[in-house]
Amino acid sequence: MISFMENYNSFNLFNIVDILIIGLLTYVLIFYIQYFTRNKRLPGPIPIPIIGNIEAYRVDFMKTAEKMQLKYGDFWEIWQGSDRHVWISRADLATKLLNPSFHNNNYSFRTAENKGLELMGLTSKGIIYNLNLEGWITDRKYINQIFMSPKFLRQSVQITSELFSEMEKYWINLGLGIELNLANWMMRFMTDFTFIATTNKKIYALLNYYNTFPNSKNDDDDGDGDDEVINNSTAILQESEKMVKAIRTHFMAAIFFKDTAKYLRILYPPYRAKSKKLLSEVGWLNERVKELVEERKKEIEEIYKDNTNTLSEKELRADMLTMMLTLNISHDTTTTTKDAEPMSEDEIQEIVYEIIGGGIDTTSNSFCYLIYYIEHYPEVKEKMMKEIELLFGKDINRPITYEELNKSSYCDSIIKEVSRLMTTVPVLFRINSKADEIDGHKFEPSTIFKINVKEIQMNKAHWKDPEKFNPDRFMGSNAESIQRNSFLPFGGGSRICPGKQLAMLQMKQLMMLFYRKYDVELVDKNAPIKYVSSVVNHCEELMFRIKLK
Ligand code: HEM
Repeated sequence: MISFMENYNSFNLFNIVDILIIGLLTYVLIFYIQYFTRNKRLPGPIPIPIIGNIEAYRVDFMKTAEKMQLKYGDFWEIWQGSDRHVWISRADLATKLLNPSFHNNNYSFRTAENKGLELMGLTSKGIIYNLNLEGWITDRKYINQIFMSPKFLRQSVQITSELFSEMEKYWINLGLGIELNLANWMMRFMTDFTFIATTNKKIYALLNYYNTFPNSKNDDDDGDGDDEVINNSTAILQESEKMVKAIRTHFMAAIFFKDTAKYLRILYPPYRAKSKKLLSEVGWLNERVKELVEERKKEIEEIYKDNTNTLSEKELRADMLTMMLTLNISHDTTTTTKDAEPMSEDEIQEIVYEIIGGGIDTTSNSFCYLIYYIEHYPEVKEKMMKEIELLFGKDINRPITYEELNKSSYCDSIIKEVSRLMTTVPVLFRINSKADEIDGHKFEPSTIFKINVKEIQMNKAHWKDPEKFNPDRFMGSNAESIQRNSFLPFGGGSRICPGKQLAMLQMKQLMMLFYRKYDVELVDKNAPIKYVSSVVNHCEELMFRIKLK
């Protein structure tokens, strides 16, 4: 009896192993037959079944893209597990993906359904990852209206001026001529700016950073009310610093949850601990932003109580939160929106995060690259100085107006040329909702497309002498010959960056504020730009010093 059981068990075991091996071999065979017999196969490394291509898992994915581009050209594919990633580095191949239409667009989304983003509640509201098309369209229209409203843009110009004065004050206190890291200052500057522009609240990011210098002195006597905070309330400053860090965490958390498989988040202890920590920090921020939204709502309602019905332009600032909330309480709006449906506070809260997160890193890094290039091209700098002098003459302190900023064309062209050569966002993400065909290649629904902005903007098919730094290519009639979708620093199509106009305006203003008053000098002109390439090219350090002209 025992020997019968043994035989039976070993026979069964043999069968199971056998079946598994046969099954696996069949899977591998079918996988490669399908792979090699695909009609018009895209070039790319041959994937391993189930795993895909090892290179696709590199954190520094732009390095992989660079290597693959050299080997396979402008249109190639790589596999991550069973996900097909298609990289595009030529403008004409990206036409369908950059369709500007809100409706009838097969490429409206950046990601397919994603459990991690769902867990963070990001796929059903907001702008960046929202998978509810109608909801996204409504939000995008609001955002576009607010960001294009001259009232909002004028107020942004004013906030930029005020914050620049504050930053100058700190530099003067620290001693002009000392070495400063522009990357850190600009990150803080943009955090303060974005917070005020979106919520009308000050977060003291610059002040907190200034306080980290050993020789900082807090003698704020300029009557702006900050002295009270500076002198009396370490608690406010600590809270605001926590907020600055939590905003960064929110974005890192979104990327972590988007890219980390659910089973790893649950079963792998370091990732499980990380998920828990990130969710708790994001939860804290959620509460703070919720309070902020409620606080501003109450303030606005108070203003309404004292007035009959309509808002006086003078009484409400044109910050984004106010604009969205005034829409919510069904009075006249400060935007041009007609027949708008009120937005839920949850929705508003998410948009506030996304705008804060979307504007800080991008603009601060772009500005660092701008200064780097200007300082390396004296002939361009000279031409820029002429334009600035023409606008302001010797009057280096008077406020810069929105209208003046719109007049300067050479400064505009410098920003564009820098963002062509050193794009801050190197790749755009899209997925197709329905099966499609591009250049004769067929794509299943939910194929992941990556538009390689860095390569498109350096592609000889679109640009003459692409390596050359030449802002004149964007001047006057030269600009007319720029091929559609070959210049994408702010992305394109229906998903184009809503902050484009604001960012351009602000970078121009900062260039003028810097250069009309100060001589700017890089500490080590021979050093290459120190940056880390990821979803955003992050400038790590740009040491500079300034002195009064
Ligand atoms: C130099 C500064 C900036 C650069 C280079 C930049 C670049 C980009 C890029 C490349 C995209 C993706 C577009 C696409 O997928 O086609 C994007 C999206 C976005 N940006 Fe910006 N941006 C900048 C400033 C800003 C500012 C100042 C804000 C807001 C205050 C902002 C808010 C957003 C938002 C909310 C999105 C998502 C739009 C959507 O998915 O519908 N950005 N940006």
